[in-house]
Amino acid sequence: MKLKIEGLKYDIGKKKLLKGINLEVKNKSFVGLIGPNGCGKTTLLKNIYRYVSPKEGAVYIDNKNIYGLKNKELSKILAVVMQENNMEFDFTVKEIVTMGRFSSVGRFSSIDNNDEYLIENALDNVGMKEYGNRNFLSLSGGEKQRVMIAMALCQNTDIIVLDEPTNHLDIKYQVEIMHMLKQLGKTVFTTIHDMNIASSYCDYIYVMKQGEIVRHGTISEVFTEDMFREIFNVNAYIYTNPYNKKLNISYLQSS
Ligand SMILES: Nc1ncnc2c1ncn2[C@@H]1O[C@H](COP(=O)(O)OP(=O)(O)OP(=O)(O)O)[C@@H](O)[C@H]1O
Repeated sequence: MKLKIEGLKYDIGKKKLLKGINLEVKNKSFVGLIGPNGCGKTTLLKNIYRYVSPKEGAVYIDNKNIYGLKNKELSKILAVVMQENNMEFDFTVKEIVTMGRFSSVGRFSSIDNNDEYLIENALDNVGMKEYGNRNFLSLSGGEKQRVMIAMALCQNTDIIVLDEPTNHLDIKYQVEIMHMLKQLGKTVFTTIHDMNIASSYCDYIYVMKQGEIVRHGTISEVFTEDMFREIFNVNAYIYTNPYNKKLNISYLQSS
């Protein structure tokens, strides 16, 4: 399934946070959204998962405007991993991941073997299989993040939208989780701050600045020293990693 955003505008009071965003995430592609702090990345994702509604414009999934879909219809095709998980409730890890199945089984239905399989598989995919009975509140930041990713995986949707999925993760899990997400072969749209992670996994990149998409293209088209200077105000040294042939970026003190 493909995700398409057309002319999306969003204001808070007089502040224009999104100034007419157009972008497309093609079926089964892995697309990154980068940009400086406060440029509007999370706000854009909030419009995609309907936490807020745009002032103008629309979000389409396979040409269907998502604002016309019922919650249940949307949760069968789009899963979300938010940046902050302020889950205060006292649930076990397995109970939280099981919530990902509510979209298809209904809140009060019993879960069947297929649901059980998806739950176990999702926990396994994020390295949390042994944590099923642990209380969510007792987990570390990175463990909580992995559980939230498992909950989204468990929804078994075609599209996953993530806000900084590697936030809180140590380097082993940064690599493992990104690799796993890539291997799923789903349509993925994710914000990323780590440019080397973006370079390793993204098929396509959108660059946002002050509520606008200012550049987009493949990694080699977008990741230039000029872009890092203009958008992030840093001097970057970019080279090709001889092992995986991906671009690597080092940062130098800005002049
Ligand atoms: N409820 C709100 N009221 C006023 N301003 C807000 C509100 N929510 C967000 N903003 C502002 O909107 C701007 C965009 O915020 P957003 O969280 O989308 O940025 P971001 O690109 O995701 O940033 P980061 O990289 O730091 O996560 C910021 O300046 C933020 O302070």
